[in-house]
Parts: sequence; structure tokens; C-alpha cells
Amino acid sequence: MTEAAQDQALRVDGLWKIFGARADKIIGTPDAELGRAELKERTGCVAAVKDVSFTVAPGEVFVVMGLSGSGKSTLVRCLTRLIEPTAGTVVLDGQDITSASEARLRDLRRHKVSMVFQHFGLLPHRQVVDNVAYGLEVRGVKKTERRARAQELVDLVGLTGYEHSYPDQLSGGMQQRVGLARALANDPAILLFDEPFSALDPLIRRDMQDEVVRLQAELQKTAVFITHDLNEALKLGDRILIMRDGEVVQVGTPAEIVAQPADAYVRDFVSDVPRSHVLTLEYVMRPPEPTDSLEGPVMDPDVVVRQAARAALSSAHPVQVVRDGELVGIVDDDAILRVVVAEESVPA
Ligand SMILES: Nc1ncnc2c1ncn2[C@@H]1O[C@H](COP(=O)(O)OP(=O)(O)OP(=O)(O)O)[C@@H](O)[C@H]1O
Repeated sequence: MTEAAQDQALRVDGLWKIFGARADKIIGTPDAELGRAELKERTGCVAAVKDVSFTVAPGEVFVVMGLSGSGKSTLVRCLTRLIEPTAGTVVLDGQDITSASEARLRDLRRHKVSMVFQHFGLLPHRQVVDNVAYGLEVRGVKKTERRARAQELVDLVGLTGYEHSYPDQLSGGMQQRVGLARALANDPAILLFDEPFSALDPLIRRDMQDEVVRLQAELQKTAVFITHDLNEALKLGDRILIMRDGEVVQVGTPAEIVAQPADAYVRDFVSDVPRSHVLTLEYVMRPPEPTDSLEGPVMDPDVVVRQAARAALSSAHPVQVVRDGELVGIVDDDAILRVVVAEESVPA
């Protein structure tokens, strides 16, 4: 394995999924260049995923975001061949999924991947602890061992005291916590989330997002998270891939996407985002000059403007932005205020 490959928990290259008869005859022909509607009209086929490539680093939360119909669910199902891709390769944890035999694939799905869906898929006649332990049971782990592991995860997701409840005795948010615990019980190489919180009430949804942020800080799991909600994407994603009509429009960190939207479509998406919550100092700093005071607070370029604002504005000297011991920029009060004040002046 090359060094680059070791840095990748997941690599997707030139992935296509075209639905319809003769779908495999389209790639490589001029028809493949057509927009979705024209392709459908000419051939009857739907290009759900069009030539998508990306990599996910170990421990990264990689969010795929797009409107309904953009191809997110198809993409995530192609990753484990729940939907068979029409072309392209998927390499997960060093294993080529696309060329794996059925038996190998079953094994990979069981040991390397856990999925969390919008519909919890909990077993109604099993207590919480046995739902969480289900994957371990399938793998033949002994009862005392799997119960002990399941109890740890029940505690981890904040359900202590509910281990002997049945799913229908729990709220939607609690059921989704059981789903999370069950997904984590297998200790997968990668977690795949397909709009897991879309059916929850907004406040519960926010709690669950906070829960994922907290668990992620603790466990550092590699995850691909599908959502149509930009705020969810910005909150959870280390990087975000924006899809439209099956194609990749932009891949970037939340700050990159908000600061430098790739086109009018993305610009429109991010127009309502409170920039101070997302932009980092890297995007508001200016180059240092010899006359700059070096007595101000020292901060990392990845600090979000909102977090930096209080210290920056209360100091008489500008912020020094330092990466790996090197001064890379200066942030004046004006640069902070431009972001914060612009936000406040947006009419409600
Ligand atoms: N089995 C299928 N046969 C034909 N077309 C399909 C099939 N599954 C999905 N599609 C089409 O592929 C496109 C992408 O669908 P997909 O469900 O992946 O999008 P999505 O972004 O996940 O949307 P949603 O959030 O609504 O599920 C849509 O135009 C859809 O109609």
C-alpha cells in the first residue's frame, strides 16, 4: 500500500450509477455528457450518480449534501454495493469493494461497515441492550461478552437506565440513540449515516447532532454522513461534498464552502449561513507587515471567527495567526467586525 493509500479510509474513483435498461452502454458515449432530463428523454435512463470521486481520511466526518433527488442515497448505497455501481471503484479500509466476491462483500458489510438510517430498524421484541448487541450476536460473540459491550455503548449514548426497555417505549430521539449504539457496537472501520435525523423534531435533532459531535470527539470514527440540511452539514462535517443532479459541485471544509462557493448554486445555499460561526481566521487574516505589533493574542488559523471575537476585540493589539510556530497572518478588529456586524445587519 502506498503512503497516500494509508491516509485514506475510503477512496471513491469515477463512480457512476445509471438506472435503466442498457445503462452500462452510456458511459464513454456523448450521451453521458447530457443533463439528467435530456438523458432520460433520449435513453429512458436516469444518471443518479455521475462520475463521483472523493477520498475520506481516517477519523474524518465526510458529509454528502444535496437536495432531494441529487443522488445521495444512491451514492451511499453504492459504497457497499447495496446498489451495484455501473462503473468506478470503491476502496474501503484498503479493500476493493467493487471487485469483491459476494462472500467477501458480506463479510466486509458485517465487519467493516455500520449503517444508521432515518428509520431505526430496531427489533421490536428485543430490549434495548439486545438490539445494541444484535450485530455481535450475528458475529457469534458470547452472550456475557456481548451484553457487557452493549451496556458500555448504552451508557456511552446516554441511555443508562433504559437497557431493558423495548423500542416502542422510547421516543424517536432515544430510538435513534439505540441505532447509534448498535452501529458503534460492531466497532466498524466506517459509519455510514443516511439522513438519520431527518424525521426528528428540530430540538431533538439538534441534540442528536450534538451527540454525534461529542461521540466523534471521543471515538474519532471515520464516517460518511448524508443530509439535505446545510446547517447539519456545516455542524458535523470536517469536509462537505455538495451534489446536484448526481454530480459533485464542490468539496471543501465548511469554511471553504462558505468563503468560496464554487458556483451560484452553492452561493445560494450558503447565503443565509451566519458566517462568523463557520469562517475561520484563515479567511479573514491579512499578510503580516514589519510594523505590526506582536503583542496581541496568538491563535490558530482554524479558529472560528466567533470563538476568536471576544479575545480579539478586547485586546489593544491585533491577533497573530500562527501555524506550526510560524506567523502566517494578522487579524485586525475590523476584519472580525466586518464578519460579525454584516451578520447582524441582515434583516430578520
Ligand atoms: N431504482 C431506481 N430506478 C430509477 N431511478 C432511480 C432509482 N433510485 C433512484 N432513482 C433516481 O435517481 C435519482 C437520485 O435519487 P436518490 O434517491 O439517490 O437521491 P437523494 O439525493 O438521496 O434524494 P432523497 O433525499 O429524496 O432520497 C433520482 O432522480 C431518483 O428518481
